[in-house]
Amino acid sequence: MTAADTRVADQPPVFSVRNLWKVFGPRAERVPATPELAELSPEALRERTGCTVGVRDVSFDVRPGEVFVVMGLSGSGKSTLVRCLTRLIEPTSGSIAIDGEDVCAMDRNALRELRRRRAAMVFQHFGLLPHRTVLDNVAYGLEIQGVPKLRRRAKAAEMIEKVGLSGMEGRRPAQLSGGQQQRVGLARALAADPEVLLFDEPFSALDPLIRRDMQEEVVRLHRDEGRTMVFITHDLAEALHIGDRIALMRGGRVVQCGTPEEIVGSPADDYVRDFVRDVPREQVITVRRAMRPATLAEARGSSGPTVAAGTTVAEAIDVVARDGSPARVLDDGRCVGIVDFKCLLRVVAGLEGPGRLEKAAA
Ligand SMILES: Nc1ncnc2c1ncn2[C@@H]1O[C@H](COP(=O)(O)OP(=O)(O)OP(=O)(O)O)[C@@H](O)[C@H]1O
Repeated sequence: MTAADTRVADQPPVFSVRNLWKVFGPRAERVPATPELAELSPEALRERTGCTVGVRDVSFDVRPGEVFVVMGLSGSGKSTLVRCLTRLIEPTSGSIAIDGEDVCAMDRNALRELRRRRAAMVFQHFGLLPHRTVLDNVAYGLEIQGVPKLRRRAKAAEMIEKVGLSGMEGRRPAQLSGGQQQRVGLARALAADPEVLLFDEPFSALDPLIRRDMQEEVVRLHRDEGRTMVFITHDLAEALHIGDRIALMRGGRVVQCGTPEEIVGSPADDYVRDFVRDVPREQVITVRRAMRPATLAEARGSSGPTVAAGTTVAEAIDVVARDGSPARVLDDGRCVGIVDFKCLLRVVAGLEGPGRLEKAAA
């Protein structure tokens, strides 16, 4: 963890979720309350009670300024979980807080305020109003908040510029590509200036090139504004690309929650290991994990290349290969280790980390 990571981790969470359950079906609340039922397999539970578990005993925090990705295969519970955060779906049990405030205790007005101003959702189907222009679509959220016309139009124009749609203010949604429509949806959500943006698979209907473009847009917005984002996807590459941390779901549970590097480098179980098997490790693992301790002479030396501790192994390979000598790994200007050909190649071969080499040799 870098000093900056520690600072973020120390701040109070934006969302704090504890032991959250969502069970669909008759008398759903008895399922989490009855250990015997809670432990049944999905099939047995359905047979005995007619209930389906969408989210099963999930706990996590979303920290200020991070992109928190909820990832998993179809049916794993992603949408249910994220909809519970603002009670678009009513949780069955457990607790949810936003900035320390109990979401489950909010009345209708507070919930409306929560969804409009504090945690705005960007859906895959962006729900644009077909007869309105781009400008009016973006301004719509502000209109229902009662913001005066001139002010909301100025704000909308600013957001349109931010998402790269300048010049298209007067078009109608039908005159835009899918990617451009998604940008309008994004600008509309941003116009309300919410503390958190919740994205429900926003790019899954887009073709791969436009999808990549939109991912870059999210990364850029996040970098420029530091806005907290919760992002649902079933696409591992997308999760690894944009996520600061990823919660990987299976059967309603979070099976692992961690940075892309933790998920790829230290999978919690065989399911996660299988899930990340084809990921190009060198693009995710950083030199902090790959490095070996520096000798005294190396730590004191000042010759040869250097890389920052957050550099990926792929980038470090480039540096070390060009220079031909090991690189010193620097954190806050201090040498914390060395990466040479051997330790970099061990990552590519999937052998880094304690015991991996021995296991492979066995
Ligand atoms: N209204 C509902 N009634 C009954 N079961 C539901 C309901 N909504 C979702 N489920 C079930 O809850 C589980 C989780 O569904 P959810 O839609 O959250 O998954 P997901 O990971 O978002 O899937 P996808 O990627 O396909 O959207 C599934 O088994 C689903 O069938």
